Amino acid sequence: MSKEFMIEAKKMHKSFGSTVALDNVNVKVSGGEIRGLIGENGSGKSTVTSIIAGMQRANEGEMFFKGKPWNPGSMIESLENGVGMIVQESGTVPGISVAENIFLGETAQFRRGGIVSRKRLIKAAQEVLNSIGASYIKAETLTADIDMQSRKLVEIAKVMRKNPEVLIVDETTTALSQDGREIIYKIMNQMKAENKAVIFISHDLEEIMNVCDALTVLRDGKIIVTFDKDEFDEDVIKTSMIGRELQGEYYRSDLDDSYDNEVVLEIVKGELDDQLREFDFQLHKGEILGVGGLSYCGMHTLGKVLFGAERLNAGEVLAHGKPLKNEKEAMNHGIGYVSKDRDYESLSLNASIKDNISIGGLECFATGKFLLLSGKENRYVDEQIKKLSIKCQDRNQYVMTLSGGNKQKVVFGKWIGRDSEILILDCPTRGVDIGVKQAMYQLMYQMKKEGKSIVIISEEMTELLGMADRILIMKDGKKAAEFMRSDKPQEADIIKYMI
Ligand SMILES: Nc1ncnc2c1ncn2[C@@H]1O[C@H](COP(=O)(O)OP(=O)(O)OP(=O)(O)O)[C@@H](O)[C@H]1O
Repeated sequence: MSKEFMIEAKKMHKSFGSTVALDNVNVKVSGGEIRGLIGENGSGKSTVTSIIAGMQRANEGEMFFKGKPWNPGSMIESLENGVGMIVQESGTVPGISVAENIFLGETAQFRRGGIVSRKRLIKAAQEVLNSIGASYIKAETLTADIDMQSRKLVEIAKVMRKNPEVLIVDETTTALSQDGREIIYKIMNQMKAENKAVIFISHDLEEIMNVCDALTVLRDGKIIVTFDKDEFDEDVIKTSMIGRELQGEYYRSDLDDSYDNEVVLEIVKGELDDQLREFDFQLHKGEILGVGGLSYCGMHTLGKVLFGAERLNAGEVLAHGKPLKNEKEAMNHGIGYVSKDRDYESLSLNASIKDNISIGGLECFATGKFLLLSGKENRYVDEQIKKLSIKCQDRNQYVMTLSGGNKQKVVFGKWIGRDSEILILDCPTRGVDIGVKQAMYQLMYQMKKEGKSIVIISEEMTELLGMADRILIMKDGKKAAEFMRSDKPQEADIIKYMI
């Protein structure tokens, strides 16, 4: 008798117009297994998992769940029958409470006399949040008022409430700080212990190698190889992902943390609720300044304040010594900003790659006030597409239809192409594959050498250690510690100041 797998997909094929997203893909995942999926941006990971979870259908192929034919017509149907997925993009509705999101479409069970008992709904939702270790999120809060990490945890609570037998986690952990990641790892390990199955997608090679029992590599919609844990080898995995050896430096290798004395961006005695307190900040010409910390330390708010997207309650932001009040002024000062929350804050999903990228560089191809030189605009956009290897049909493709990592490249391209003097990058490499990450790091280093200034806010300590001249650690809205590159700080030295 053949082995019964928890999930089995056979000869899967999926095309979008001329793009072949999946080509004869076969995947088998057993109970008690955490299976990793890895591959370059656009290689087909989300497509295969979203078909398994009922978000879309394949053009060809068949699937089995515990040996029985599996063909869910929607994500709800899939979850009801035992297969849940945490999607890469936002999966919550912002305009309703956390509790309503957790029980979306199922609030009728809290009805009494025709009216939903808000008290009972909130109590039940809070219990779900507590059970996954996210008790700090209050079920009555409006979802739009919580940050991205918390929204992801709400999605996890929503799925885990249904006690799935197969859990798919699509590039979720890079949106989370270490404490948020621990919650997911705990759930995954618990499922494994209960003989359930997990499919885990991440571009963080170290993480995926630590967490998974086996790793399947996809390239251009095809399965290249599956490695068992005892075969994991970082270089071999990288090579199989990109089809060649990754050449050159990944992070910069020098220890030279020198930069100009000139201060280009500054906060003087900044106060903003509990996010920035007595906060003094200086960014210098030619400096890469890394900012790290745990959730709610204030670092993401700092990024918004530096771009004029949030106003301080007290104190001031100065760009080149002049007060900076809003985003327009920031752009006039040559400041670019990549938000952590790309879908909400950085992209127009219903517009083309061209529209999204060219808006950052309008002045490069506008004559007078209104006239745009379309040939110049097209060349400008194509240059960014090429520089960042954005996988797309052409510049007119809607951003909504790009893979997650390719969306992130569009955001990056918007500001890089503009030749910004100052870049504020909040988790800029989130969801981006290793080849493009390397290209982004090289671009950042090049910018520093040209005298430009970069603030890189990141949950990834290795990224800060790898790229920054100076690392600033934040805790409770305050500066907790500062480290210089030339002192060769170690991860453990830094982490103790975050906690
Ligand atoms: N709705 C769609 N319309 C057109 N093309 C699509 C659509 N959905 C996915 N694609 C294309 O299918 C290919 C595979 O995308 P998919 O999202 O599966 O990649 P991925 O491996 O998950 O990438 P990432 O690491 O960036 O998340 C990409 O070229 C993508 O642009």
